Amino acid sequence: MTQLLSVENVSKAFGQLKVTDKLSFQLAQGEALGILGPNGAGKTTLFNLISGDIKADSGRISLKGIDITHQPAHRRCRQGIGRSYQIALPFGGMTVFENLLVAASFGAGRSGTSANDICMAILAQTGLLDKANRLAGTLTLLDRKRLELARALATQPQVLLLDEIAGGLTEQEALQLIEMVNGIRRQGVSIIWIEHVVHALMAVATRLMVIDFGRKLADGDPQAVMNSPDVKRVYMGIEA
Ligand SMILES: Nc1ncnc2c1ncn2[C@@H]1O[C@H](COP(=O)(O)OP(=O)(O)OP(=O)(O)O)[C@@H](O)[C@H]1O
Repeated sequence: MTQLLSVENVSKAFGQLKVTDKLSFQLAQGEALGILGPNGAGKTTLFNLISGDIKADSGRISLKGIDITHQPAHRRCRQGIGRSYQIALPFGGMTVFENLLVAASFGAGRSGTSANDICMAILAQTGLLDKANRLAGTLTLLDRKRLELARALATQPQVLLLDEIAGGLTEQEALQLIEMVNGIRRQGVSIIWIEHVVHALMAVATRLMVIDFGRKLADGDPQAVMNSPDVKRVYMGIEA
């Protein structure tokens, strides 16, 4: 498989707190990598480092072989890294459609399709078509989560970073979300998904990585990783 994203020996500290500690991994084209880890393990920080929201202290991040370590977030977005945020902050005074147009204007515009057509297709894909003209600030939790996913998609990413999008959803809503994320992957988008809702993650992930104290604890086949004694101890508090 072709490597799409490569994270090599990346470290980040906030003061004395080492949050990412010489972390290395690669994401191949077509993969759906799930990330699990206890609260405060450094998962969102890893996304911030990949998307360029924060800068690494050391190490290297590359996309399709190009070093993006020192690129600002908007350039990384244009190169193909799209992301959602744990706390969705859409432009509340703008409509759902306008929110997508803003996101599309940041993206790569790779498909040659107009921003309007891209946004219409994403509205349909994420179940927001009938809410296109609603103000984003008036949406329910589920629809805000859909919009967060839709905004990330509107940038037309090759690598999509999803940060805890299943939390707080009902069982039925989580199933819809799983179907949606699997559909996105089938369209050729590679995915990294941080999620505490383990059954949702397991329904999508082709590979699973567990992070603890900013380090990689396990990485591989999802079921094998879940069965590993280290993961049971650290993530589930079960002693082997
Ligand atoms: N900008 C920052 N300044 C100072 N400390 C930070 C900053 N961002 C994160 N941290 C700290 O780094 C640690 C890791 O945070 P991070 O959000 O990456 O964890 P996480 O694994 O995503 O946790 P959760 O599962 O609770 O979302 C935490 O102790 C957090 O308080």
